[in-house]
Amino acid sequence: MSNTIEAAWQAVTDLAADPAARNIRARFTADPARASRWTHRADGLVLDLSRTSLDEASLAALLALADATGVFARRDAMARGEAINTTEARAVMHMALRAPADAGLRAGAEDASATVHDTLGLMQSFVEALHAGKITGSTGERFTDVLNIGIGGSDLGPAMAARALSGPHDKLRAHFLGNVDAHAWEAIRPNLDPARTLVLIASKTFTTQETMANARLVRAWLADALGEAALPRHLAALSTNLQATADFGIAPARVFGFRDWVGGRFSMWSAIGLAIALAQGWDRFARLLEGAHAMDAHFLHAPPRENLPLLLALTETWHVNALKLPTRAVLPYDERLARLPAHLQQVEMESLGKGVTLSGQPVARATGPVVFGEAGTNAQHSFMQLIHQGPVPVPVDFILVANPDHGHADSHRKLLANGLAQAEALLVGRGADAVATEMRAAGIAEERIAAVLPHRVFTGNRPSVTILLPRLDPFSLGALVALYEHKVFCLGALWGINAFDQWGVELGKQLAGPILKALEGGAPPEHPATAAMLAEIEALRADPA
Ligand SMILES: O=P(O)(O)OC[C@H]1O[C@H](O)[C@H](O)[C@@H](O)[C@@H]1O
Repeated sequence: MSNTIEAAWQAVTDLAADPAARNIRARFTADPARASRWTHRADGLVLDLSRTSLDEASLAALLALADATGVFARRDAMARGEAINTTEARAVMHMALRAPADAGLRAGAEDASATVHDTLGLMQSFVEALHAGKITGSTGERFTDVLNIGIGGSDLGPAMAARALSGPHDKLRAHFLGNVDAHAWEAIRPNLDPARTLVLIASKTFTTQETMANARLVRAWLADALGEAALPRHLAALSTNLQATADFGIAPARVFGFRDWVGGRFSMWSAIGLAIALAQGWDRFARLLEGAHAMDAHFLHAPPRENLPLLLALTETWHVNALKLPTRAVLPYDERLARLPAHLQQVEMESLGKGVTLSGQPVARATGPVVFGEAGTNAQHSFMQLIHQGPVPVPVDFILVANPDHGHADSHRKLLANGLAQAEALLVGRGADAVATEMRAAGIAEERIAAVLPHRVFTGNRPSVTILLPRLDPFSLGALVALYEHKVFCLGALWGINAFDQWGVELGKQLAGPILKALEGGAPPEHPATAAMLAEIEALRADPA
């Protein structure tokens, strides 16, 4: 790593040595206009960074770090279609998926914009013909349900978005089958009528074990109910692997493709998003893409100090590397965003969970934090205890939505009040004096107060950022997800790692092969721990006879 970069890191971490770097309350005392000064806007989204300990000095040091590590130069290389995913020798062009047809974006030698819009055209025709009843099931009945079979990036993004945008306007019911655990299929199956179900097999590689196993299960279910001849009317594939989709028996006209320059976790905007378009209608899917494109334009053109993805990434760097906080919670105060934490877990942890730099050297500092989350207010009644009083602060992303899509104004006020209160409680805390006064006022004996007081104190000064959406509509959701995608890009550049490969998922897949053979009656597994547990499993398995 160059001396300039090391010096920039040193400048950031030096600032964190000052106890003031942990005193968020003092930042508000020092600057009465802090709330507005640290609030930024783009594409209808509001990003409030005021409840972190960032100040002018730390922001300046972080911006210098972004400069030294060439974050924007790498961003521009990505936009030019260079093969910045070096370990897989691939371009990273998810921005092309939501750019207009005349954007002229290239992935190496390929006209990426043309490829994308060819597929979008096919998807739109398919979706509109299906909604118009021109494409039906084999019995002539209209489709009422779409089942997306896929896992990881071929499941989480579409499932998250379909749930987030679901409402009375839905054109089809969308179901998502990911886990190879057939309990998942058995839970979905009773809700489906094969004659009215369209099945999408979503897999970038079309080799993923779980997806192919589920695809065979569901194909057999369709064939049993409707006959083999009905299958072409009920199946479609979303994949980069046209040979494998043909081998599976999917007609070429029912294959919606994309390219290897779309990473799985960034693919909900591609053919992988077909379930969203089928459930929501084409116009709403197009608005989702527009929202993401608007955030792309902001990311590409806004100056560093106003660039939301960069600011969010620098905040994370401050928390992870300067303040040494190894986790982060994502709390959407909107039940419809309940699957957002799961989607972000893949986008962030699969991208940033790396131990070596681009040049293959061990990283010098922490990379991606552990991300977890849950919809508020539910989260408040489970893990928030640790976030309020555990010894290691957990930075929180609060995601609030100003306008609900229901008529229950009182419920929405309560939801917002809780989200705002959590952020305030983390910041202001409650000191011993205030707790004692409150307990005395409640008539509690001094002896009892002394015993319980330490347990009731909140240190405060716990960081959070708040992202506010005007409404959870397709445009805002697109912008929100793209904001996180670009934050991840910036962090990859800051840390000098490849955020676009995922070699870490391979070993377990490989080892599952021989273990599966052992479960099928072959030679026992080589490793004694696996062999011993397999023996325990075998002993507990009921004899089917
Ligand atoms: O879309 P597929 O090729 O079936 O891949 C599905 C998922 O599995 C892999 O193991 C990767 O970890 C994910 O990045 C990917 O999204």
